[in-house]
Amino acid sequence: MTIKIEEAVLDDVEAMQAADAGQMLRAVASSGAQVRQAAIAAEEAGLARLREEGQPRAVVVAGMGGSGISGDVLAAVAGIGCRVPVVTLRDYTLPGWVGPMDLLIGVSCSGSTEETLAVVEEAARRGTRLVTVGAPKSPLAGLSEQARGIHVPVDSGGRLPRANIWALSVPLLVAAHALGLASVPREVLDRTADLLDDIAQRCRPTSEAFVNPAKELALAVAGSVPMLWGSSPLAGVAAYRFACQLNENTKYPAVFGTLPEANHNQIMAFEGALAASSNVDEDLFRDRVGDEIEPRIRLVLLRDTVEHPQVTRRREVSQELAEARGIPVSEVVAEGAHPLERLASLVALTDYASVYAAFVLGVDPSPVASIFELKERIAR
Ligand SMILES: O=P(O)(O)OC[C@H]1O[C@@H](O)[C@@H](O)[C@@H](O)[C@@H]1O
Repeated sequence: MTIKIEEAVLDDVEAMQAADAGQMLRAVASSGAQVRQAAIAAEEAGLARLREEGQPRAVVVAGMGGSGISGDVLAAVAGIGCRVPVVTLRDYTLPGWVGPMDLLIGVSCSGSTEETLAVVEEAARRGTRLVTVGAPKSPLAGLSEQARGIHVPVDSGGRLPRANIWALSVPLLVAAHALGLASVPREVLDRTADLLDDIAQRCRPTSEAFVNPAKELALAVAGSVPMLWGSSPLAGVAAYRFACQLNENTKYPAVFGTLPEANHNQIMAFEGALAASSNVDEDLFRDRVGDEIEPRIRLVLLRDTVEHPQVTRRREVSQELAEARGIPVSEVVAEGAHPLERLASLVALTDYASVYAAFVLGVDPSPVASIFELKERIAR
């Protein structure tokens, strides 16, 4: 199998704009503005009120796809030191242990995703404390109102759910700050918004591939089998996000993992059939599988600046092992000091890379026809 790579499109801004019918580039550029607007929306919705009832026993974030990732963002920013478990639920069913002592945050950009609505309904029946984040006047907003929850309305600005990651995640961070579960004061949100703007400037379409880290990563990933590894739990969230963005924006498969766990399983792919210099007998492989063995693995390391010392060694040795087996390695290093800045910096660059990779492979990043077809067919 050979994949057609249209490298030149990245040097031609007009061609990119033509390929970007759904304006995904404009949507990813809005990240900084999303943080600022969501900080205001969260404040206006009265999330500070959460403080009155004290800390919950656990926080459960219910959401799917580009909305569900907000739960992972919250867990990453609250960090390993958080005294309360933060769980992301991507399903129809609320676990049996969730009850009135817990806080359920239902997140849905459209406010009408069936899995999320089912969980919010069940939580309301159990008397769980409720916050919802999503479209105003939506079924989700209605459920929240009935159950006397706090609804944070999200102005999607016409953007798709996955292009609203900060509009959807920031209200959760504001809630966690109010509850004393994470430290995300306004200064941190402002600093993060500035960093996102700065990265958008560096990754902008008019900045050419040789100085544009997102275009460089897109060219590296397109045509390979990307294995995306985060070097901390926080960077693991960015690896998962990058994989999802490659799936939805680039219509492309990706493998994601987090160190140290990926060293206990995924690393074995370095010596398999999709590695450049594998132990596999290529004649035998061709006999059985057919054509030439392409594409090949590329390892993408998403590096956090705060790593367990043993994970630093694991990352370095993983890179050496990969390169010794002819597997190319790309690296993205987190920026900023606060966990939110570090995570946002990784997400911003890789979001751009997924969009550029779509152009390189000749696809429009916005439409997700198969997702819609599936939803339609199960609704009948
Ligand atoms: O964010 P809501 O509207 O709940 O949608 C949840 C998810 O639905 C999926 O089918 C996709 O469209 C995702 O991009 C989206 O994030």
